[in-house]
Order: sequence, then C-alpha cells, then structure tokens
Amino acid sequence: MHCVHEISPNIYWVGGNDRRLERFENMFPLPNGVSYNSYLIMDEKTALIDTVDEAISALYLENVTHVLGSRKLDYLVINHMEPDHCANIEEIVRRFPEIQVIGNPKTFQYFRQYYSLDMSSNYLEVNEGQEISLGEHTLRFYMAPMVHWPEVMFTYEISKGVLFAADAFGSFGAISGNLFADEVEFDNVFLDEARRYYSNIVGRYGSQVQAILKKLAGAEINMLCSLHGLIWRGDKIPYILDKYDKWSRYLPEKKGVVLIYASMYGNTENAMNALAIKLSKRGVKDMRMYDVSKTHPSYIISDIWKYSHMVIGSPTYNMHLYFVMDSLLRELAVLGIKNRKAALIGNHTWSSSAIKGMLEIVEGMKGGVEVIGTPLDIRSTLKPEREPELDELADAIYASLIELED
Ligand SMILES: Cc1cc2nc3c(=O)[nH]c(=O)nc-3n(C[C@H](O)[C@H](O)[C@H](O)COP(=O)(O)O)c2cc1C
Repeated sequence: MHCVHEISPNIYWVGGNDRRLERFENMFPLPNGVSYNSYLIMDEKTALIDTVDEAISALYLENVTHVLGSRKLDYLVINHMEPDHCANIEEIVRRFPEIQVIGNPKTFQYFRQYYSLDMSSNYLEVNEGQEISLGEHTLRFYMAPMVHWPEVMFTYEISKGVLFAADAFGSFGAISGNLFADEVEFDNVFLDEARRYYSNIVGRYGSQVQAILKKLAGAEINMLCSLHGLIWRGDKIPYILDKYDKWSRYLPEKKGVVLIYASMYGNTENAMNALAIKLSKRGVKDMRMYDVSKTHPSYIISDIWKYSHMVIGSPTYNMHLYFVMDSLLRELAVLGIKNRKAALIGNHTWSSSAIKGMLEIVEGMKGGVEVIGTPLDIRSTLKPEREPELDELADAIYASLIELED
C-alpha cells in the first residue's frame, strides 16, 4: 500500500521510514529509526527530488508510481549522491528511459564511480543559479559543496518558496505520521536527535554551512525539506535556521558542563562525581555525565555541541591515554569543535600519560578548546588531602561559566 502526503499543492512526500536499521552509516545508533525523504512535483513536467535507501525501495517505487498515475517522470533531481538517497536511480532510469537526471559535474563523476549502467545520455548538468521550469513550478539550483559531500546542491522551488536542502536540516528519528516539525513536540522529542545528526554528520563542515546560509539569505523560504526527518514551515523555519547558524558557528546553545570520563575501577569516576557535586553546590545546573565506554560517542558529541564547558577525566593505560577516551577526543578534533572550555582530570598508578595525552589532543584542536584550571592528576585514588585541588578546579570552572554571556 502506498504511503504519500501532499505537502504543498502538487508537491508530494513520497519517502518512507526504516525502524529496523541498527546503525546509520553503520556507526550511529538509531533508537527511533530514520526517515528517507523524497519529493515528487506534479506539473506540466514531473520532477522527483532525490530517491531513498534500498531498505525501502519497494514501498518507495509504489509511492512514486501511485502519485504519477499514468504519467511519466520527466526529471530526477539528485541533490546528494550518498547511497542512502540513491539506491533507486538505476531503477528509475530503467523505468523511464527518457528521463533527464539533473545534477552537477561532481554528481555525474560519482554516477560513473557508483553505477555500472551507463546513464550519460540522461544527464542534464546544471550550475549555480540555473533554473528549470516545470510549468507553474520553477526549480533553481544552489551549489552547497561539502554540506556534507562535495556534490551537494540545494533545489529551490521559486513559486512556493520550497527549499529541498539535501541532508541539511535533517535529523535521526523516523516520522510517525506527522511530517511537519510544527505538528510534534519538537523540543522534547526531536531536538536532541537533530543536534546529534548535525554534530556527528555535518559538524565538521561549519564554514560550508555558513556559506550556504549566506547564499540563501535573500530567498523567501516557506518550506524547508530535508532528506531525513521532519519538514519545516512557518515560524519553525527561523527556529531551525537559528539552530543551524549556532551549530555551524560552533557556538554553545547553553551555559553548562558535560562531564565525560573513562574508568576501569571506578576511581576516575569517583573524582568526576566529587567534582560534579562541588559544581552543583556552586550553583551549576543541568550537568550531564557520561562514561565513554558505555555511551555511544555520538550522544556525547551532541551534548558537547550543546553546552559551553566540559570536564574530561581519564586514566593512563599502557603509557597512553585510555583508548576509548583517546578515540572520542580525536573524533571531536576531526569534527572541529570550537568555542568550548575544558578542565582535565587524569589518573595513573606508576607513570602518568593521560593528562599529557588529553592536552596534546585538546590543544591541537586548532585553538578551539581552552583548558581551564590546573589539570588534576590523581595517583590511583583521590585522597582527602587533595580535596583543595578539586575545589580549585571547581572554582575555575564556575568562574569561567559565569564569565560567559548568556
Ligand atoms: C592494562 C592496564 C594498563 C595500565 N597502564 C598504566 C600505565 O601505563 N601507567 C600508569 O601509571 N598506570 C597504568 N594503569 C593503572 C591505571 O591507570 C590505574 O589503575 C588507575 O587508577 C585506574 O583508574 P580507574 O580506577 O578510574 O580505572 C594501567 C591499568 C591497566 C588495567
């Protein structure tokens, strides 16, 4: 049975959900599934905007066929060549051999890399600002390189002000009937997953996101359609644009502290708990604490994107920083985290390497993360005589928090 939704007169959502997939990109847990969105515009000419993942191909093709009825497909727009949106391209071209596939030079370079079917006679190459009329609807193309792949482009439908924005403004989480962000409790249910998606998938490409936001500043956007997650319209558009602006400038959304630790025998964990209580007594609210061996890094990264401060605690392991912490910090460095403050707690029994390892990675974050206070290096367990040092660290974190503007 088809499952489609007319989101604007003659523009249909023809996507679907996957609630079975364990991990997105075989890496990020999907407790609430994921949606693959695709859109079909019915006009004098018909245009399909992107396709979906192979997991939902059967439903997808039924959706497209249902909306088309007896008509053929004239255009297939490829905003993004990632396989979770491109599993059906060959099948669509086989069904509609006359179709014109719209992409840019990079798109078609990847066609040749991914597919064995020669589709070169179907290519319709477009460049920045070029327009194609479908009748009442007109598509204009904006190149958005590295948001988050090189070939990415956005398609703007001029008559209705609908922006098809590839993976930008996307989110983890399947769609439960309500397609629009204004139809759900977005802040309670979806915001964390939208941030986790942004920080982990797009996070490294903040400057490229800023570039496309600037390019689109003059365009009237009435509806914003991503390839994953909910659709944005009305006063929800400035809301998500504001989030994207903050996230892509690496600015924290909130003053607050995320405490992340590694611990085999509980002693580093104990020091982190003692510090958290001290911070709480000083008035710090809404702290988050994670054991890096337990919580998937994507959730921790997402909270680090949200809050202004972090405390990093780790033991020494084989003359090195504990590997799980090492990996998390390196991932944060690759994602280009900036504008954050970090306090450090290390632990060792005979020869300390953890603090050195943490400093090396954090200071290498292109100046993006400032170390505050004096790193505290515990010898096996935190002894009461070292409590003043923990107090000093709590004072330094608190002072730095209150210095920050709201
Ligand atoms: C396999 C292994 C390797 C370790 N390597 C070192 C080391 O190279 N240098 C050191 O000083 N301590 C080393 N330690 C000791 C831990 O750093 C120490 O036990 C620390 O207190 C653990 O903190 P925790 O209680 O939070 O797990 C090692 C411990 C284990 C289990």
